[in-house]
Amino acid sequence: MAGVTGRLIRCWCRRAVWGSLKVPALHLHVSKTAMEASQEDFENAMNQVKLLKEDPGNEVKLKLYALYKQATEGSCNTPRPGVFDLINKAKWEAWNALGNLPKETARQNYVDLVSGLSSSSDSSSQGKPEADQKQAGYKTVVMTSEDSITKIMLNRPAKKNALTEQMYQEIILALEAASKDDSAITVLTGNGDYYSSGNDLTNFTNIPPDGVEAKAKNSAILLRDFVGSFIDFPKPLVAVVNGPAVGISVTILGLFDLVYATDRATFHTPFSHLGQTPEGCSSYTFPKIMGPAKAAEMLIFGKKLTAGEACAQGLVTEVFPDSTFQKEVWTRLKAYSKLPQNALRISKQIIRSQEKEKLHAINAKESSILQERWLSSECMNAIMNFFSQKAKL
Ligand SMILES: CCCCC/C=C/C(=O)SCCNC(=O)CCNC(=O)[C@H](O)C(C)(C)COP(=O)(O)OP(=O)(O)OC[C@H]1O[C@@H](n2cnc3c(N)ncnc32)[C@H](O)[C@@H]1OP(=O)(O)O
Repeated sequence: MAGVTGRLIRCWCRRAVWGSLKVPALHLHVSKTAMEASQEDFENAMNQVKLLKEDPGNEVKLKLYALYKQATEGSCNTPRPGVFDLINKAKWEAWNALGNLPKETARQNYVDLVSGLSSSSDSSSQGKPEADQKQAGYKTVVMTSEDSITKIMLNRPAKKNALTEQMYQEIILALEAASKDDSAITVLTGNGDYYSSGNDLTNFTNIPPDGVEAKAKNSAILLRDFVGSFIDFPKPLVAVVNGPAVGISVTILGLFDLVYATDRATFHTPFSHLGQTPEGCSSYTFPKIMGPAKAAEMLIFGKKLTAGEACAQGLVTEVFPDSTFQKEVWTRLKAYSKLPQNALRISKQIIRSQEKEKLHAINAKESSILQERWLSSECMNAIMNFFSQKAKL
């Protein structure tokens, strides 16, 4: 029974979830008489959508859908789809949220939204070969070196530093480069008010032609490689947690040597809420760090910890007042970076070597369990819910 249900769910996911959230312009047509002055712009915008080089993600597609419907049909007056009709419910909610927005305004907003998407799509693919882009630098992180400290800063502040696939790849590359440079210490931090909101949930909405199973498999490989690069990192690794942290950005903290946090930071692993399971070796490191009961409260039940609580439980090394956080932390790190480099590195490696193989085995197991979880209806529904809630705003 479970097997049949699983197959039905997978089939439903492939056809209903990923298949039907197409950008409206791709499968709807506008009646010429419905448009007035900006008819031409509107039609051009619909054509531009077809030419986008990057999938804009379900959230944007829902916005486009809603604006299209409002522009062409006016306010939503169709019945709300049933509770299990997730896709049509999300679309209906996005449209309904536009209320009495005039058709002309909706048309203009559609044109503006597409114009923004087109320019960011153009600027993100300026025709350079991939190898050149890597050499030219990183797009989602900023890597700098000063005072024998290499800093890797997550740089998507508008999206709370949610981790895209490109970002995972760039962090892997940045860690590899940092492991070979002449710095003593490597720091991971975030730009803006968040440290990181964890995995970018749109990662699961861009399904390649080979289907959802292939997507889950590739994501599990990416996850294993990403976590593996933290397990193997040979120098002292410090997290400067400048704000709230969610999901994988919390779990990998168990693999850092120091975790300094602002008192504004929170630590949240809502895996069960998302139909997912722990990763980042946290199924092993968290019980070891904070004891099984506290680890269960975080990893199974999704309890969010304050910085003070995370420090009391051993996940965070020290908490600083937000007003002096950067100054105090960097002063401390600069002093540490003057210590003899080889001693720092060898000490780190002795500690890690005690359980490196075990950590790799745990990482592989967690990644393979998640590969299955990502195909579950629990997980799909949770991700759809996140985006349909957003579409209501
Ligand atoms: C392939 C390897 C997979 C590894 C497995 C990893 C698992 C995890 O990490 S599980 C954790 C996943 N993360 C989440 O569930 C967090 C989702 N985000 C939120 O709950 C909220 O956005 C928030 C609490 C982090 C912040 O809320 P708020 O202050 O209200 O800000 P907004 O929600 O308006 O966010 C601004 C902007 O950023 C987008 N965004 C934020 N986080 C994510 C995310 N994780 N994925 C995708 N998008 C995210 C949000 O949608 C807003 O976008 P716009 O509406 O376009 O401005």
